[in-house]
Amino acid sequence: MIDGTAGVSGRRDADEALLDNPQALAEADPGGMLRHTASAGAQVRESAALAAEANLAVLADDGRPRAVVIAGIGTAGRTGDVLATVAGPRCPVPIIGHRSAGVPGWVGAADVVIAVSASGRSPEALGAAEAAHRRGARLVAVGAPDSQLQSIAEQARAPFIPVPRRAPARASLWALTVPVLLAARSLGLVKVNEADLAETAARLDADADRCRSAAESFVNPAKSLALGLAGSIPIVWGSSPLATVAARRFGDTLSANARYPVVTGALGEAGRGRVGLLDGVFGGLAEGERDIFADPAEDDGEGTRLRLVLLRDGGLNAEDDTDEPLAVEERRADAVQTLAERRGVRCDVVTAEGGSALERLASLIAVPDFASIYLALAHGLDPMAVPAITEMKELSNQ
Ligand SMILES: O=P(O)(O)OC[C@H]1O[C@](O)(CO)[C@@H](O)[C@@H]1O
Repeated sequence: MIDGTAGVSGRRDADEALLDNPQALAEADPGGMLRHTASAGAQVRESAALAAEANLAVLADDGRPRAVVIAGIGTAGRTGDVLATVAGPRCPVPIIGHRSAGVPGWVGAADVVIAVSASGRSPEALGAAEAAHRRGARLVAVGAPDSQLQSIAEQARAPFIPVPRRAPARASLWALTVPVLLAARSLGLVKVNEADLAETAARLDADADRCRSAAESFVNPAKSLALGLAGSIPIVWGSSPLATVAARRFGDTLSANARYPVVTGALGEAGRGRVGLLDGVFGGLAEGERDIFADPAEDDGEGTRLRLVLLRDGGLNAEDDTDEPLAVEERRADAVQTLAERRGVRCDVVTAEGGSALERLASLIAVPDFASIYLALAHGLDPMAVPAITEMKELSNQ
């Protein structure tokens, strides 16, 4: 039942013209999500400096851990996915993301727990930090300074990396991720050097420049991606494990910022099941019935169609970064593009660039991050304030 108290506002149809009006964009984005997102490169540099001040070297004192658990929810949890993919399949210990309170039952003194929370107070991260301390596991904590998480880390005499809180967690992915990577580097689990960090930050800066609000849609990859997605059901598939992390991240931001339903996943897995979506009522069947001369303004929603976004790793990863031959990934990505084309399903492709895994990942995340915000703004939605999240917290007392 809609009783009118939900405070839902916005436009069902995207206002394309608004995206080419920087002043209107600024007014529609009072919290400055575009600005916060543009700070991704600066976040990498700042967090690297903050992590250097924390005593992460102590982590190595007890040698290589049995396993590493990354505990946190939402964006904080995504940092574990980033670590796992940057560490790659040759990582000598399991890296496990844990998204509910506490830690898995097997965690003990041989393990490391990295508790992450942008606010420094998510029950999931706090519960994990306390449990890790109780069980004698090595603990590292990442989050807001002067928070409950910091207190627990101090009680446990564990390294704490303070990440200043200037934006919602989802606009702080890079600030939260870099300390996690550097903690894992101290444990010898991941090869991320200073040049990788600097090049990743530079890549994020360059993409922020290409996606700036003053750059018009025809030269701005994020605006054109947003306009392509407007009114459709996005299907975001990653061609490799690394690209799949970026696909899942796009799912997070499309849902929270633009409030779009979205299907995300790995193309390898999708090819054995979900790819069937392309044949269905929102895929080939809808495209087959589409009147190409119809006025899109009169679309009553019945013509809702899929839009495929394919995030391709581009075959740049080193052979030992992957369990699967690159040629297989590439062939599969070509195949799904052919499938989409045959059915008339439109497809956007973002191809990774850069040398290191971290930079390639950044190149697959940056433009989609901005696209999710432009899509929100085109619909008159404030990408920062998400009433449903607040209401969910109130109703479930979190
Ligand atoms: O990292 P935090 O601040 O603990 O929050 C966890 C998640 O909860 C949210 O704040 C929503 O309540 C998300 O934005 C965030 O990713």
